[in-house]
Amino acid sequence: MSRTEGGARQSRARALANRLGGRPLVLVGMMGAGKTTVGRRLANRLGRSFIDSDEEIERAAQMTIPEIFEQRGEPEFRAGEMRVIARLLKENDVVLATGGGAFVNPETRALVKAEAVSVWLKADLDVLFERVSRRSNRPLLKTADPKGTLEKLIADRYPIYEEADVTVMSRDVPQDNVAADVVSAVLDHLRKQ
Ligand SMILES: Nc1ncnc2c1ncn2[C@@H]1O[C@H](COP(=O)(O)OP(=O)(O)O)[C@@H](O)[C@H]1O
Ligand SMILES: O=C(O)C1=C[C@@H](OP(=O)(O)O)[C@@H](O)[C@H](O)C1
Ligand SMILES: [Mg+2]
Repeated sequence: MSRTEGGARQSRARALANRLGGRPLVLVGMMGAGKTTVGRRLANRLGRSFIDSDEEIERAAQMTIPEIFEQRGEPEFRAGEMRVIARLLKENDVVLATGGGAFVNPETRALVKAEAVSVWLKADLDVLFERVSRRSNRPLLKTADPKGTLEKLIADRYPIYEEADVTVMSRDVPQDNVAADVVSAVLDHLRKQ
């Protein structure tokens, strides 16, 4: 990247930080979209703190996500997820990466819509499947046909993720470039308001 390009990226990030005021920037989307890893880079770029709701849930419960699903079940995980996200949305100047199911929960979605600017990190099935296959930490995909399960979740969830304020393709390019795409897309969105 040239020095001018780097400078332009920095000035867009500063402009976005100003436009957001303190409002949280929240990433939603499927497992493997890059919410956690791109979110961390995005926070860095904006000079904000990064929070991942799954990490907060694990810390509060002193259990991993797979253990919570196994020992307490998904409904209890979702209730805890909503409480944790409600608390995190009260923080100023944060980038919050949610778990893939969070925005699907109507109560959590309503909270995010009311308190934050939301970004759907979108990716195609093959890209998502390749990414989630690198680790076995996603309990919803422990099925006989994980790709089929992912496909079904996409069909159910994409119409809901559409409700986010902004959509950004999580392309197979360096994660810093995806973070830069998020900055540009959110800035465009806020400038239109
Ligand atoms: N743009 C990208 N290009 C290549 N790999 C990516 C990209 N974004 C994320 N990944 C990888 O995909 C996997 C899932 O990313 P993660 O941030 O955990 O997604 P999420 O939190 O949305 O489930 C990780 O191994 C991450 O390094
Ligand atoms: O899509 C989902 O319902 C889930 C996504 C996971 O987070 P990531 O989207 O960060 O993988 C995690 O919250 C849990 O395994 C459930
Ligand atoms: Mg994540």
